Amino acid sequence: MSTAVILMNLGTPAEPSAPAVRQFLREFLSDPRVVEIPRLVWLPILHGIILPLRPGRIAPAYAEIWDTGLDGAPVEGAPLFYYTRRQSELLQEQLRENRPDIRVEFAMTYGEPRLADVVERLQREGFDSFMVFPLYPQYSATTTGSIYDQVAQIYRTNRNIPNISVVHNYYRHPMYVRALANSVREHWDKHGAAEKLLLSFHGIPKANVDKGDPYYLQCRETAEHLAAELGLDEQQWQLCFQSRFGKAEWLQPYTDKTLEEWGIKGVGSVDVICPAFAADCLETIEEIAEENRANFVEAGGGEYRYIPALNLRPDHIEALARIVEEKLPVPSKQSG
Ligand SMILES: C=CC1=C(C)c2cc3[nH]c(cc4nc(cc5[nH]c(cc1n2)c(C)c5CCC(=O)O)C(CCC(=O)O)=C4C)c(C)c3C=C
Ligand SMILES: [Fe+2]
Ligand SMILES: [Fe+2]
Repeated sequence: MSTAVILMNLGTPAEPSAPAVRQFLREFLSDPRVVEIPRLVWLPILHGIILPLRPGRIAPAYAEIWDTGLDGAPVEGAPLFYYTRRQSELLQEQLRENRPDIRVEFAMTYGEPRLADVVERLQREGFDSFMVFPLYPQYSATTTGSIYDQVAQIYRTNRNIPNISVVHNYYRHPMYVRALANSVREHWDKHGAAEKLLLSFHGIPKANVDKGDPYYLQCRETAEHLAAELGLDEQQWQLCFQSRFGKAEWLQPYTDKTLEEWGIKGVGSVDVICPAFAADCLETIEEIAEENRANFVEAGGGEYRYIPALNLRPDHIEALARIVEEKLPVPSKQSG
């Protein structure tokens, strides 16, 4: 049996131009897992308002992070794509000692490389067992759920159905939480600890959680484990949700409102971390490290510091390797 691990993340435009952003948003926002509004209502909004207008507004933001990443970090192309590719290469190296039998590849939910194409290519090479590893520590139907749909689609269309497992979540894996804690402590060693630590997770509509999406509970548990590991008391940290999209209520408290309130109250310093993002991307570099800094500082807040995503940290790659090793038993010598 030949096994491959396929790391997955959301995807990102192929280039920082309005047409490429439009193509990406069309595919992403057409997915009924992402936007649950009835198609008859949603598709006219998507095609009549969002796709004509949003790409022109968002493409310059992508241009800002292209080839540069956080604080001018050298990345190639889109940060999300670069980090996911490098994570797969580093995970392959990390597994070399204990699991040299495993091949590591990567795919994107929207755009390329597509999961179905990667699986087909590897099947042609003789792989018959796959572990799809969404780099979403907290499960949500809007993210991980779409990946399950793609796996189901592979089952539906394949005659020689391969053995595929999916990592459902890793929101309280001790090595993931420890890597987050290490990154905060290293940040504190360099800059000193701020008055408050804001744990900002990507939001989803509140209605999704009311209907049973476990994302909120998993975010809260990650946050509580991290705060405990750091020895913080309740006054020192806050869970909140970013990237609200559209008019409906999303999970609260909102990151931008919280920072504005803290600025008005005159909070002297804040550290911000985004534990739901395995890689820095538009949502962290532009929205958190830039836009929300302005929300806080312009409202009267003091120092604002963003703690980078786990990206290529060795303790992050070690955590991913451990999750793979725990979920994929070593094949016995007898079985062919
Ligand atoms: C419209 C609804 C959206 C939901 C629900 C949503 C959930 C969600 N997203 C991530 C992680 C990422 N989101 C990214 C970009 C992005 N997200 C939305 C909308 C929703 N996300 C949009 C419209 C965009 C595109 C950018 C924009 O137009 O604002 C990205 C990629 C960023 C990049 O660098 O390209 C990530 C990663 C999570 C974890 C999540 C729910 C848990
Ligand atoms: Fe998103
Ligand atoms: Fe955003």
